[in-house]
Amino acid sequence: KHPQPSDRSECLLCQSRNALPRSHTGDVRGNTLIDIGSGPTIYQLLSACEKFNEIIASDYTDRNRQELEKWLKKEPGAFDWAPVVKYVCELEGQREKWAEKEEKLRKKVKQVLKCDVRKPNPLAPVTLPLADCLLSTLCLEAACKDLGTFRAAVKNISSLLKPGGHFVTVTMLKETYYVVDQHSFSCLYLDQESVEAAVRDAGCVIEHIKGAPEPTPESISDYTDLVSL
Ligand SMILES: C[S@@+](CC[C@H](N)C(=O)[O-])C[C@H]1O[C@@H](n2cnc3c(N)ncnc32)[C@H](O)[C@@H]1O
Repeated sequence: KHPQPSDRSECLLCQSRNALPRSHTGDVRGNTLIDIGSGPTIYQLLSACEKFNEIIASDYTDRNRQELEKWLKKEPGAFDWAPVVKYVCELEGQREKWAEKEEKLRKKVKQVLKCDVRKPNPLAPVTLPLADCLLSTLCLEAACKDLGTFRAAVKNISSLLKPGGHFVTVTMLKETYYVVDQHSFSCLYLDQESVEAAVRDAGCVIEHIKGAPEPTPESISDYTDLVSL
């Protein structure tokens, strides 16, 4: 269902359009998905694994890639994602299938690669066939120190995508830092216009933009908004 305009999850672009693009209906699917800057997390792949046959995860740091591998290989000390997996399964209407989803995701993640979004081929020296979908959540604003680097990084990662493929991204707006386990990480301050311009300049057509709820008082960063495209 297309959300009502009063809903904060509305598409900020096309309230008046009649024909909904595939991304509005959640029907973004295909053979391969590349996740850029996966970090040590899998939450962003839980719904994607129902729609793609092969997933490539990637990150800049060895520690994050090792942590991800630990979960994929069920090694001792791996983070327990079960509560998150159960929550996502509940949203998808199948809470009881959470263990199956974990196994499905483990099978579908084929590689965890080194990645640097500042390089023209972010996955160099690996060259992959162009992907049907590119996903990047909360990565570019952490990886890029200035707007020029951010704009170049959007172009760099878009080069991994097939013409007509989908680029799905979630970006914190107006954030200058975030905190993980008492360590503070700096972040590039971005407004929505700059994010949209960078995505368009990389050759993408924006089909869907969604805002997110206001940050809570206990938030672990100073962001004021979040946008997914
Ligand atoms: C805030 S975390 C986001 C992780 C995950 N995608 C998520 O949604 O929680 C930012 C990630 O960007 C990665 N990163 C930092 N610099 C990078 C770069 N130059 N290229 C690729 N990834 C980078 C970090 O290692 C970290 O895992």
